[in-house]
Amino acid sequence: MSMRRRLKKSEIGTPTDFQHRIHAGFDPNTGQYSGLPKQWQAILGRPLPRAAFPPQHPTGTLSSNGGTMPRPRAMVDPSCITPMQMATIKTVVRGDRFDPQTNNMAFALTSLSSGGGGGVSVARSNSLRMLQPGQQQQLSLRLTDSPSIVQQPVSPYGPLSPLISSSARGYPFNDPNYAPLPLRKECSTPVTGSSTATSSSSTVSSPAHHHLMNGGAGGRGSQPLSHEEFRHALSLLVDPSDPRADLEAFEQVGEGSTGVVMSAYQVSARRRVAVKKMNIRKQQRRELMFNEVAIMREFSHPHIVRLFSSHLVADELWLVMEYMEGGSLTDVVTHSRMTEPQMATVCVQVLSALAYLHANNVIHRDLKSDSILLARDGTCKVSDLGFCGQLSEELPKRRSLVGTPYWTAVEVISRQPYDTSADMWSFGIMLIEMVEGEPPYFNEQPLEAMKRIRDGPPPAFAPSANVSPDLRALLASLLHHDAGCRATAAATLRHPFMAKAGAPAQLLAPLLASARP
Ligand SMILES: Nc1ncnc2c1ncn2[C@@H]1O[C@H](COP(=O)(O)OP(=O)(O)OP(=O)(O)O)[C@@H](O)[C@H]1O
Repeated sequence: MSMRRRLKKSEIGTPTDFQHRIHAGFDPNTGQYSGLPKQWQAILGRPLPRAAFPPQHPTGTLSSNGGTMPRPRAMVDPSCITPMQMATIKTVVRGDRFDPQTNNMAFALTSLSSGGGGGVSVARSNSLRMLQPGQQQQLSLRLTDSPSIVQQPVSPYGPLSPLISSSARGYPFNDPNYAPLPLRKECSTPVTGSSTATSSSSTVSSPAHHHLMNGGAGGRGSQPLSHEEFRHALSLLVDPSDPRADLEAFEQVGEGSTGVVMSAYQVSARRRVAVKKMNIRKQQRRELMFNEVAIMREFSHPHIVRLFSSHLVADELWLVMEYMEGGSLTDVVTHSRMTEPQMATVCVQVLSALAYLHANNVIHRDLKSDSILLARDGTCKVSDLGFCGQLSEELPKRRSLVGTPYWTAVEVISRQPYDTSADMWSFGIMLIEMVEGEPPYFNEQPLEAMKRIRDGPPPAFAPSANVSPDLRALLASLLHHDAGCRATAAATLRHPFMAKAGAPAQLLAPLLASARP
């Protein structure tokens, strides 16, 4: 045996304790995968154009051509997985990893054709490969369970990212931009558990939470919290009461990457509420659960969905929120051709919420039509604050890859530092949704779409689109590659297009599902 062979063997190590946990398949006829874990399905579950999907997806959206497809979901990068955690990881997805113990899931799509660095040394693996007909690109996911495997963190967009590819070791764990949502301000008062808070004292500051937000749950340097420790930290943040006795008549109204949303009747308040249930064990980045509670509590605005209370029920975080019975803007854009006054009416409301968040240095990071919910009277509110990022003087930019691919700003995809202007790109993409029913490159794989966003010119309305010069100019002011040239939310509120806005009850209420024949 040659020296080279011997060396290779000792470098890689032999898998031990191999377990076949996942058996995935791909049906080229339907374009669907089978057996994928939910998190993978979220990102890989839409390989073909809408029409190719049979109408069986419960959370699917009816397209103009009659097909249905599941909505793409948000994702977060694995940048907060610590080397410590990696040592315990047993299941590795090529370029990424999923630990069934800690539920640290991160996605990776490694573009083989573009020479993407796999970076994970795999001695033996289950592999799932998918070659798109007519495409050069091959996406590969690999599973392995060998703790002895040398694991190198790899960017989900490794080949896309100069930042990552220039570093053979992958993520810059020492980069402060990789911290999850930092504490908004230091607060020495103990956590009260009050859920009515809009005051700054609602910012969590328990030692456990501090540990979480500074690395314990996936940051840098320290041991990850155990499930029980994490659960305890979360219990300090939420209301101590058990909401179940006060809630009845549950009905599922939605599902996202973090959990399910039910409507329920709240007996004491005699109102219908929405209850978002998120299992602690099933989060891509569990520390982000703190975001949704803390941000929704802290930032109260007429166009941000209101949080009434939050609770820990067994292993689930429950958010009791105002119920937006009109559904999402996605329903509207996929079922109706909106007029410009209707679009402007949505824009003004969303922009006022964005201007408020941005003035408070909060980036939403997952703005899309799915995140805009409507009340029956046409009022629009921004929801889904679970992926927000807080900026501060010490942390004026973020770098984590967070969002839903088709809406993600070019600088976020390129792994450049970004700020609130990233939301303005996503807002521009939402304008395209309102005109065309879907974002650009929606029929492409997420990775391909992101490459196009990164490498192509800024998206624009189709030349055939029947839009006013004002609307075209508005879009152009938002979809600048140079984030510094992008219009801010406050400035966009003053754009001439917004003069077309009218009363939501008059213009938007008739578009809602309940108003459709
Ligand atoms: N307050 C609410 N009232 C009515 N429906 C809601 C409410 N909140 C959420 N929903 C419904 O549930 C769906 C999923 O909720 P949400 O987007 O908050 O979940 P998520 O797991 O954070 O999703 P994502 O994968 O986009 O991050 C929404 O698209 C919407 O249809």
